[in-house]
Amino acid sequence: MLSLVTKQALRLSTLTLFYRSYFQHRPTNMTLTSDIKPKVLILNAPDKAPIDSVAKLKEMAEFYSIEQASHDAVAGRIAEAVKEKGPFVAFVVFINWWSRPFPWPMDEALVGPLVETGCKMFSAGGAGYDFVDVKYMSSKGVHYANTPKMPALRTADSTAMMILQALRGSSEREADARAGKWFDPSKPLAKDARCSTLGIIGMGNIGKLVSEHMQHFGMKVIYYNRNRLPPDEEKGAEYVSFEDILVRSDVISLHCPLNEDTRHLFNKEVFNRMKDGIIIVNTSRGAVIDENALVEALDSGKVLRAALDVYEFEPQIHPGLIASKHTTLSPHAAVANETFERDQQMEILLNLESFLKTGKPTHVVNDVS
Ligand SMILES: O=CC(=O)O
Repeated sequence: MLSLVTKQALRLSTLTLFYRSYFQHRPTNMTLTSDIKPKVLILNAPDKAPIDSVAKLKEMAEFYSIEQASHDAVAGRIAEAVKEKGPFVAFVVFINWWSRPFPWPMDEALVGPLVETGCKMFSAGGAGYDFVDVKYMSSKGVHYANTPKMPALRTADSTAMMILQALRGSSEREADARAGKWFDPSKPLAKDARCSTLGIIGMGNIGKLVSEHMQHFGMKVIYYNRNRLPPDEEKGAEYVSFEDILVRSDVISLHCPLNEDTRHLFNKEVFNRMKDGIIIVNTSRGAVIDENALVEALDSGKVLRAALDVYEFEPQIHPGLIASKHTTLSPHAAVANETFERDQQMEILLNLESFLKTGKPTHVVNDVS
């Protein structure tokens, strides 16, 4: 029997061979006719997706790849690929989540040459798509497709953990234990989930799962969303106004997208309207919160604790958040686990497969059809 390591090595070398054979000896000036496969440009290889899901697609399209680099370098590589190997019908990004710099933003300067030569579908990993100029894509009649399924449960699980950590003040207790200090009853005691109300802002896939998780811990859940959910999707959560979230919640958890309406949704004035001793949890996007205002509110005690996975200026974390004893921090890792890259790549491939078959990706964020 082949060892796991050997199997993995074989799998990777098969992938490499597949890409090598696909990326060499391309005919130029290819036009899209029924007997010629459409061309797809990819950024990085889908190296974690099962080989079958990749092989299926090679029957349907020809793939050319470029590698991840800075925004401007990738823009140059795209322009060159379009000129030498284009036109492409789709551009999909298998971002290496951990390495920087990212090629973002995905804007006209990056994808313009693709759009101008008829590329109709763009997809990258992540439920969030604040790094994509969707307005530009919509104005050109092209789809952007995200991957909302993969992050949902992983982020919701992490959020539940962070809500419990913040309720219990676990970071400060841990810091004491590490410093050789025993339990200090003069510090604020853990808040009881069963006596606390959780206010969720943004009741999409992640918000709904967080609501279900936290009701299992006995929390009362209220939520605010642009639109009220159908009653069968509320599952015990109560729809309230934005103002009610501020005045009734003991913990507020953010699950809304970052856009022009939500940037700095939580600012100094909004913090002042919340209950004293509020707990803030954010696993959505950092810039939904004005970080200076949050640091001030933590220092004044208006905000008792904050548990954060995302930051206004990633990968920088505000020094005031690092210095505070009342924060639990992680480096945009709520979604990350051993299987997330595999599932994210598969979700991107499904978007591509659906686009190649029907002209529309599975998870389109801007329906231009
Ligand atoms: O941050 C993670 C995501 O957008 O899925």
